[in-house]
Amino acid sequence: MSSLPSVYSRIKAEGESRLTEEKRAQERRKSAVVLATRFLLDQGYVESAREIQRETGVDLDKVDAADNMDLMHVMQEYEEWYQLRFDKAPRFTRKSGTQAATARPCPSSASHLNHNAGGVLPRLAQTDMPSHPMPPPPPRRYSSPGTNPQPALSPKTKQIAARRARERKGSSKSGVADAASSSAPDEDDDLPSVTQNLGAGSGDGPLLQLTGQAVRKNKGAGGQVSSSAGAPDAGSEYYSSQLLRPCPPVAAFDTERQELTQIITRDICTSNPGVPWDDIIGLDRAKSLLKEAIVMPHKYPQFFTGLLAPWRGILLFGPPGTGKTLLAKAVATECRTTFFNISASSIVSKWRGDSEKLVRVLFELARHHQPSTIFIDEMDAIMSQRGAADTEHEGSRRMKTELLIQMDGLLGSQHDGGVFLLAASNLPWDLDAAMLRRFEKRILVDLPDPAARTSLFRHFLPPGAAEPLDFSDFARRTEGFSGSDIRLLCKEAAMRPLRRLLQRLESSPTADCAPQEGETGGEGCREGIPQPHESGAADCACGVGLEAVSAADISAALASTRPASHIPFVKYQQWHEKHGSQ
Ligand SMILES: Nc1ncnc2c1ncn2[C@@H]1O[C@H](COP(=O)(O)OP(=O)(O)OP(=O)(O)O)[C@@H](O)[C@H]1O
Repeated sequence: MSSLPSVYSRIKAEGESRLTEEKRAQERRKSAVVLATRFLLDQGYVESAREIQRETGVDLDKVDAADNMDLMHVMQEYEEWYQLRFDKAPRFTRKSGTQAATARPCPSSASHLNHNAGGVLPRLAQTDMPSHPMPPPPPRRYSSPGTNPQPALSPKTKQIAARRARERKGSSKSGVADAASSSAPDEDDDLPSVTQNLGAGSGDGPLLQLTGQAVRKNKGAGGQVSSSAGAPDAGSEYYSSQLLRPCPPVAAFDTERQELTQIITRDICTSNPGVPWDDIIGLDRAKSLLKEAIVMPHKYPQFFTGLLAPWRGILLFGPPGTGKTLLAKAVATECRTTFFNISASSIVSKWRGDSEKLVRVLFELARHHQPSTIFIDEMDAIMSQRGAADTEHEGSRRMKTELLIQMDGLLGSQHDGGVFLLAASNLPWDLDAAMLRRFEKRILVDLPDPAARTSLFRHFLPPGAAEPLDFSDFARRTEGFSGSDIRLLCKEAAMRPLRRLLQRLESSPTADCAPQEGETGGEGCREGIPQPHESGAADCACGVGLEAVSAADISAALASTRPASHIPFVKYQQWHEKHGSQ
């Protein structure tokens, strides 16, 4: 039986350790608020940051995230530890609305903050919030993260983690060390200082002495972040989770600038255009150059430096309907950069006389949201050759000059490394020579060759033909057709069975022959081309049903369809030989 004093000291020790744990829990929560607020401010969510400060009483003028610490760092550290520990990446978020999500209590903000084993979270002294605009965030130094890994690691993991901790400590910068050493107990020395005191005499509040302890307890494995990450994101997932940063603040009196910013922000693609590279038939060279210029530098930035810096400007030129816009959509689908889809004619028509401001704001926003891709369709409409001073509108000259200046910025500055200009034109010979020089690659988007035309027929014609179709014969008969022409031809061919069906329906005396739901199209309908029934046969006793497209339908469509472009292709070839990239 233990003596009374030893029982007392055990109880006392337990009580102290519980108090310490509670204090740490409080500090952790406050640190989370500071890190989150700092993160929001750094990202430009000024209003949200201000609201959090108002609600929690946290004042970043008094206590801020430590120099080497931010939310991204904490998460990255956690990810690395988790990967090391469980050999898979943690998942930080999950779809809400599932049973699991609704089962979890979702407290109101106040009760959530107060819900802890240690009782109520003391509010910090409320100070006046800074008036708009918020002061710019101080420059951050991201030096050594210095997070202590969790307990319960395997010996091997412990070794690796210890080595990493030593390495970090060696490269640790003074900011953290100072903040930690002034207030931390010994045992916390190698734990991260998440927040730091700011200003003289501010070190007396509980929050202002925070040190370490960001991830003291190993709850990770069983916590909400325990499921493994799935396969790498597909382009569509990128769009579904794309978070546009708020635009840079514009002075309240500058309404014109606000309007311009709004106009351009509307042209940012935030939904997935849904065009994978494989949906583009042929055009292999254009595809590989675009991947090389936009997709790969984003994926493997370490290789695209110095002389190998990515291309900054590419011009796609060629006859109408050959897939230039489609290529841009594929870039937007796959590239994971912020994609600005700008129609040149809209710039010119809306802002005639003032378009240079729009151009300036466009590039500013692209830099703000970088990595980004600006796609300008109908480039010739905006950047035709500059005329003499007396024949050309002054506003138009100013806008062209601005675009040239901005292009120079892309080509010359490291700062703009994340902005890429993609332009398309049907009339490259009309483009201003100075602009042309600034496109590092000028790619001919060719008319499809016979093999590509065969594939286009296969791609567009609905499946389930009643007879075998000789696609290569159709390809032979469509020399000079663009992808768009072939699509229209296929649509015309597919319309013919539909017309026959409608004719029968209209002339039928009985009501029994009303078309069934889904007869003219439905799920398998491709780009507005009606689908036949799978059997290709009539659907009801009186012969009402959509027949399959036959060779005769295609021949008839061929007889009534002509290529849309009136510009001889040889003109593009000649221009390509003179100015195009080989
Ligand atoms: N290579 C291709 N592969 C698949 N579809 C194509 C191809 N080329 C054209 N098309 C079809 O033609 C349509 C029009 O193509 P797109 O708008 O990309 O042409 P464009 O070259 O941008 O024309 P314009 O110069 O007139 O703007 C596409 O939506 C697509 O259905």
